Amino acid sequence: MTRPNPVTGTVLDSIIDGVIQDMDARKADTPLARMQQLAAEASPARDAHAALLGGRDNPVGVNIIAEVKRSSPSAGPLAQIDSPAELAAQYEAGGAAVISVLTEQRRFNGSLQDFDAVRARVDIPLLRKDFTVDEYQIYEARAHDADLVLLIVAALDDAQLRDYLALTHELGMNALVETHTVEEIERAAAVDSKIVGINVRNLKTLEVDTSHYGTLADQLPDNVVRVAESGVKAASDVAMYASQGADAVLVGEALVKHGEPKQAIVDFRQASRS
Ligand SMILES: O=P(O)(O)OC[C@@H](O)[C@@H](O)c1c[nH]c2ccccc12
Repeated sequence: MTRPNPVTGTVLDSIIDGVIQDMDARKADTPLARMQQLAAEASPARDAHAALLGGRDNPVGVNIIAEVKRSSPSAGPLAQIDSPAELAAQYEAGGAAVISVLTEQRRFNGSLQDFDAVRARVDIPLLRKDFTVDEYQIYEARAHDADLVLLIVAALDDAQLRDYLALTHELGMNALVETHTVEEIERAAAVDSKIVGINVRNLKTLEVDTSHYGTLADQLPDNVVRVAESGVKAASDVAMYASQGADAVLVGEALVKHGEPKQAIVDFRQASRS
């Protein structure tokens, strides 16, 4: 397991350092003004909010956000994914509501190329999963035809959170606003987030505690779409999050390691029916 570097701070801090360096290289290639133009020319975003809403009492089962994830800082390489597009097609066929594609390169071995390959193959809403710390990434997500971006509250100050959420909505997209503590849920609520995730993995230490969703779920505002993130190993974990009121469950590792991802999603949803 990767340990935080005591000199530079938490795992999250060191990931963000790399994200900024990589983004600066892309900016040199495609400056902000050009990226804004590409974003304006993209086809309209799909409605990810509608796709995720109401999972709580859906008779077919909870909504699944299925993730294309090659590696993680905590576990290292997870699976050899030869074709992200093929994996995504399996997810879609299994009934995933949204597909998440990691685009962070250094720790997750993701890329915008993976994102593009998935986008070319499936028609359901896509989450560009990255560490958003600059408006450039939001325009870039839209230019690549993303429907949803990730805003990690722990990585942003209040002004950034408000501005990036507003920009996301202006571009017709939705944001998954990710929290891990009561204070972060309050900050997410204060900017009127529409889709709020509770990540049971602490991004500062990488520790996972699946009971964390149930501990914090009561603190979520009534009107938000509720997403339980991380730590699913089996259908019973999905059922647990659903019983605690999640509208959607975000699953990465268990799906990329499963030999039959399509069937896994069917089983996960089946298990969540109350
Ligand atoms: O592989 P898991 O335990 O099913 O977790 C998926 C997803 O929740 C996790 O990849 C994640 C949640 N928040 C993030 C922020 C950045 C990168 C990754 C993540």
